[in-house]
Amino acid sequence: MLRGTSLRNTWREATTAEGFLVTTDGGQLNRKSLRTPIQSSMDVFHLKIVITGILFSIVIYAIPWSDFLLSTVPRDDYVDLTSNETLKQDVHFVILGATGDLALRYLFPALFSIRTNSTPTEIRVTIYATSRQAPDVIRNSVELSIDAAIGCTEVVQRDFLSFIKYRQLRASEDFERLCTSIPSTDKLVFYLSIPPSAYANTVKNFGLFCKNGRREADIRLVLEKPFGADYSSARALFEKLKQWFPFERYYLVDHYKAKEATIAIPEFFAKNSDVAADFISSNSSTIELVLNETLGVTDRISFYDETGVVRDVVQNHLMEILIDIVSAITKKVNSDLERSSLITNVSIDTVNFGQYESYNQELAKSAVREGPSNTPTFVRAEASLKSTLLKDVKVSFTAGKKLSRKVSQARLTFGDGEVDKEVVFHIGGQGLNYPAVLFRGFTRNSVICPSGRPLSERVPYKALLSESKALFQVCPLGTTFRNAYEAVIEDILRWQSQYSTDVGFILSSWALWDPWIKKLGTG
Ligand SMILES: O=P(O)(O)OC[C@H]1O[C@@H](O)[C@H](O)[C@@H](O)[C@@H]1O
Repeated sequence: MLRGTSLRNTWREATTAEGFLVTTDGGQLNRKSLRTPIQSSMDVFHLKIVITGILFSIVIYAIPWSDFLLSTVPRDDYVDLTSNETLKQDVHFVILGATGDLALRYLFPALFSIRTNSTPTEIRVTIYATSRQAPDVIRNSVELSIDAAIGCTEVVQRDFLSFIKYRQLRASEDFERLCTSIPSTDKLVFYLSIPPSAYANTVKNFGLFCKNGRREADIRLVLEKPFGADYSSARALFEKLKQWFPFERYYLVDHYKAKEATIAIPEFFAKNSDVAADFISSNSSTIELVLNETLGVTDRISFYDETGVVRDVVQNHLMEILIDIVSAITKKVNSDLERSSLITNVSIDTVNFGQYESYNQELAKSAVREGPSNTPTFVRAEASLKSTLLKDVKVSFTAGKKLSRKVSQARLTFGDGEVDKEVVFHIGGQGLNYPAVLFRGFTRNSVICPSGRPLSERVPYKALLSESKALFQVCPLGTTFRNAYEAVIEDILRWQSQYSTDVGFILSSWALWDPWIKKLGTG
């Protein structure tokens, strides 16, 4: 457990009394791996920051050195690398549900990594960890999770933890107290890491107590999927949310949009229009989407039992990837098509559900509900994509918990009958321990990698639904998988919306999956 006073160093004093700073640096963050032995690099890190500060002080603002190094940066004196007016503000990042699985497993480690690995410039962030529980309980959970999730020295962890403010948010007065304590000229992010059933009421409290005297454009509300439980509940939810804030204020997270291999999809097909053209003209094209996991759902069984595999990962993550692929492949043919309208070209033909063996025993132990549940933890669906832009494409969705291998991938197969071609977006999991685009069946060097990355040697790889291993050429997209929430949070802090999905997409996707979810009568 970590206790003690915060780390004192020149950087802290030079930058902020209570927040941490995040670079926007033209969108490029300067990062190291999360597990770098950070303490040994801290001196270099601080030195870099001090040098950056000194250079900017001299060149841009001519702030005296002593001022820059010893005092808090005055609000008008941010080092602005982007000349973007909207970034010159403090951001207060309020996490609701700070003791929940998402916050502890993903959000705090992501914030820690951003704090530790980026060069501070102009966005100053204050983190609030809030929940319905007492501040001490929240602090305890956050400290334990940081301890477990992050492999670095106590001193670095302590430094990060000292940036977090703990608040209980239960009654309306708590919301009012929090919002009135935050300067009305600062930006506010509310990250609702809470069950979707609590969204409407929580947003109402923000609407009532946090808008006063504040520009609405300085508020963002971040919500996580699943948005509703089906088409009509999603519509009803959006109607309620709209009563308090316009849709532009909502950031609808789908963290699979921020995975390295998902991000690479549009660029890959833009750079390799011959590959897209081959796919379009092929008589036997398939797209297989897989999100298989080895973990069960014991820790979040009350959420999962109401949700099930389709609402959890298919209606959102796998659908986003499918539509990204189709839209990237057909971009040349028709660049104006809305993503949501592409969903109307998909029809689902058959669906098989399954449940892992020990699921009902786990449910019984958790006392979430009585009697056996038929919530599916596994799905395999066959679908087809019929569009005037493409020849018919067979699509399959496979996803499940407690399976033998963890892998997230999108695999395309196509060809003219003689040479089979294959492109795999390796999004996460086993088989390759870094994100990549893999392909075979193309002449050497005819394919260009995204982001100017070099093509690596051929590697043996077995795509999940293929029969055997084959040799693939590889475009590596990094050396390890990053926590996608880092990219999501950076996007939010820069007031951008790259990884936010949209209402039209969500509703069209619900409309597609609704009949199948209803057939089973449960999640
Ligand atoms: O592949 P990742 O990034 O670990 O994400 C998978 C997770 O994605 C989440 O959206 C689902 O709710 C989880 O059930 C799932 O485990």
